[in-house]
Amino acid sequence: MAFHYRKSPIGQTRHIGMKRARLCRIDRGLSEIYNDIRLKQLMGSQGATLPPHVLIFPLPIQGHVNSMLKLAELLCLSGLDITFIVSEFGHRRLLKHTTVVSRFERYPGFRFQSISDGLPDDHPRAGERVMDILPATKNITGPLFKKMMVEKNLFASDTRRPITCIIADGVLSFCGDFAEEKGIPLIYFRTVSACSFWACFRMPELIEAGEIPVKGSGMDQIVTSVPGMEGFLRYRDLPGFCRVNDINEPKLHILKSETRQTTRAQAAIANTFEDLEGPIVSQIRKHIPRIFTIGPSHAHLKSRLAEKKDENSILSGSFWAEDRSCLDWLNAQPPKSVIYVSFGSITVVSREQLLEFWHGLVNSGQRFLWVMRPDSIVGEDGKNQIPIELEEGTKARGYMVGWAPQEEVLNHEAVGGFLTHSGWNSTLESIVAGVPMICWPYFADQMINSRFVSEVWKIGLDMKDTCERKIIEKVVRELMEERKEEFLERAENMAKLARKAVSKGGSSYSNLEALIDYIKTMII
Ligand SMILES: O=c1ccn([C@@H]2O[C@H](COP(=O)(O)OP(=O)(O)O[C@H]3O[C@H](CO)[C@@H](O)[C@H](O)[C@H]3O)[C@@H](O)[C@H]2O)c(=O)[nH]1
Ligand SMILES: C[C@H]1CC[C@@H]2C(C(=O)O)=CO[C@@H](O)[C@@H]21
Repeated sequence: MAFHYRKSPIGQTRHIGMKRARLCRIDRGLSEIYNDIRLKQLMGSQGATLPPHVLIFPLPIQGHVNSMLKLAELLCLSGLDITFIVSEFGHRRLLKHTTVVSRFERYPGFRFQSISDGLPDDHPRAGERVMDILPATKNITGPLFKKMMVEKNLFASDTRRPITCIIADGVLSFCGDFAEEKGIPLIYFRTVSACSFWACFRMPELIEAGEIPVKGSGMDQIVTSVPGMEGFLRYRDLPGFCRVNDINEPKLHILKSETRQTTRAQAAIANTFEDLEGPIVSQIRKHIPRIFTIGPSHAHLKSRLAEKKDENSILSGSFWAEDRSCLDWLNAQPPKSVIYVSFGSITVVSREQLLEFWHGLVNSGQRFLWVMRPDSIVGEDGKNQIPIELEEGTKARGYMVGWAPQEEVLNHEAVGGFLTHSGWNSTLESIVAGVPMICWPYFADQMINSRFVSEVWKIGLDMKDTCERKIIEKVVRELMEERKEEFLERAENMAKLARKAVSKGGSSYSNLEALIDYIKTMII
């Protein structure tokens, strides 16, 4: 099913496909400016100046959709036509909980296109079972995608070129197969950190050297097969996919081959910036010479919108309803006094782990704002009593929500620390906001991100592989009291570098221009 939300070149509203579920206020002025850009393109000499038409296809889970949506809007701002593929599941969530549909209406060249993610509606898409999404997309979405592209003539129309370039998630190799088959230029966007991508890229060498499978004992041994990380990368810091007992474990091999196949693309995009991960990106460049570091994508979008005097700076692609009441609660707290706690969209915790965190936070004596996703507690039968001291401690100094407007929360002056699962978006959002982190990685890239936060950038503490109230209390006190100034100073310095990267003349800013120029050269 196609969803067309656009204006025609002559300015009349056209609505094709399913009826709009929610229409929110849009900024008429800006919408007209973006329409003008489009009109000029269409009226160009001999009508030959239709813009490139880029298909963007993220792995259909929250963290991937978020950063790809930011990229989509960045490309829209430059007048490119975009078809954005979203899962039916994700599209329903976006319609229900966000204003993205109306937000993108001002870009006449933008369209959503939904497709099945291959999983049943009642699949949790969280915890360990989130890994099901890789075979599901490969075996079910892949063939559907191919059929759709052929039937829809690569989304060509009277006002749009057929797709001129595919920007696919780096773990969707079926997009690469299709692009190769049809001779369509391909760019991969792996939405994780460069350090995680690079460690995954080295999986064959890690296996060859006997450093994978990671053994149960000796998790603190130093890994030697990842150039640029010698000396500080331990077995326990390798991406979670490497933590296998059996060398034949499917997740290891899926991630190994998905990562290696990215070299067949004409280029790659990374959501990072040179001052953060330059040395690691240099290692990747030896294999993928044309890699555009354009991140942090959320801050980059904000910076470009500000240039256009567009106030609408935060683009939310939330799959859950944001509870904004936490901002009122934050307004009543002293500066830098609150630790924000959130473990992203996939992490699940047992009741035991939940209680350890809860006791640790309450006993630390710090104020806390805690995101407890409705589906994040496993083995919870709803009848368990919460100990009275936790209830009282929370009433006195805490606030809980099911989902928060995270970018706004992290930028709130009351927030002084972030207890995070180290998902890459959360890490970048914290870096840009200058908020030091306590890392409790759950799986995947989070294991290595947390090592870089604590050992390389020194903007936080890593408590991976532990979950005890005493340790939680200790690290919260350390970050929020004992070493507060030290961490804040380093975090603020890193924030300045991030903001510089996405401002005019900065590395990510220039790389985005280069990426757009490159996409323009790809027109076939
Ligand atoms: O209450 C909340 C909690 C989160 N978020 C947003 O949700 C996103 C979460 O993304 P991320 O921090 O990257 O975590 P995950 O949702 O777990 O993302 C998955 O995708 C990421 C990008 O590939 C990976 O780095 C992670 O390991 C993987 O779990 C961020 O943009 C947050 O701002 C909210 O808006 N409100
Ligand atoms: C479900 C996970 C499979 C791959 C993705 C990933 C990556 O390295 O690209 C990391 O964690 C999750 O976001 C995805």
